[in-house]
Amino acid sequence: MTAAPAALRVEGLHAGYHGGLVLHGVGLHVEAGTVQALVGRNGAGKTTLIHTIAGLLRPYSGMVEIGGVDLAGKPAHRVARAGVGLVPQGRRVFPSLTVAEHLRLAAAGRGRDPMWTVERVLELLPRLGERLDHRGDQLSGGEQQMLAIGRALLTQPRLLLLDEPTEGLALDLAARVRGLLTGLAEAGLSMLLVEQRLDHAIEVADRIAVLDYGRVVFDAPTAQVRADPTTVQSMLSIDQPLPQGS
Ligand SMILES: Nc1ncnc2c1ncn2[C@@H]1O[C@H](COP(=O)(O)OP(=O)(O)OP(=O)(O)O)[C@@H](O)[C@H]1O
Repeated sequence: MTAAPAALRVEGLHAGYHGGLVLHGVGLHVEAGTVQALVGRNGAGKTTLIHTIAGLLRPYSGMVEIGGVDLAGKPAHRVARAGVGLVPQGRRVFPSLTVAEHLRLAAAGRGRDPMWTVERVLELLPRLGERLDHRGDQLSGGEQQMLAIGRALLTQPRLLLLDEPTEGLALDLAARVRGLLTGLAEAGLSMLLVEQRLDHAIEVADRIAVLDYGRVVFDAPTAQVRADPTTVQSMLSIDQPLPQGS
């Protein structure tokens, strides 16, 4: 029996802007059915990596393999069709579209018997069901984040890329989003999660990697980081709350 291909294999990825390098040969794997967190200082290149994987930024060189197929440099719609869903930084919901319109658009053209239907998304995110007629600019930050996640699920992802999904949310809402992600992980969805806070990454992820100046300088199982968070904290060089229980 052959092993299932990794959900994501990035090797030797070089990318940046206007000929300048931001990613200096990044290598990162997400095994199928696992959550890989990526932490790093501001400006380390986390969003650049997410955008390069999602096909929003063309790499200079390197490999981005999704489910065994190299999609490096392919446009975003090809990458999305290959099963990559994106929850972008800042949510990026349309201010003038209603919740129902966002969901309908995301669900369009996804073939027969999709795993994620609007009904299933509303079961998971009942708050959206109460806000179907509200426009994007009438939603709270937490509701916008739920919508960004619901919209991404409707693209039927095999791999979900999440760029700081709890950024700017009140503590209770951020905890609710992390709970939601934990539930999706338990259901077997593969994820690459960019997180500012190490303690939050520890709560959700199976593995934690650190990106520094465009290079992966650390990558280990979460249990190892939980046992010794100071190693990673020193790489982040900002005061990070210690995970509970350590
Ligand atoms: N569109 C762009 N054009 C030129 N340079 C950019 C662009 N986007 C980002 N950069 C630069 O690339 C570098 C990496 O930025 P990036 O947003 O990927 O970092 P990050 O780790 O996601 O940071 P943060 O945690 O602040 O979101 C930074 O020096 C940034 O100024």
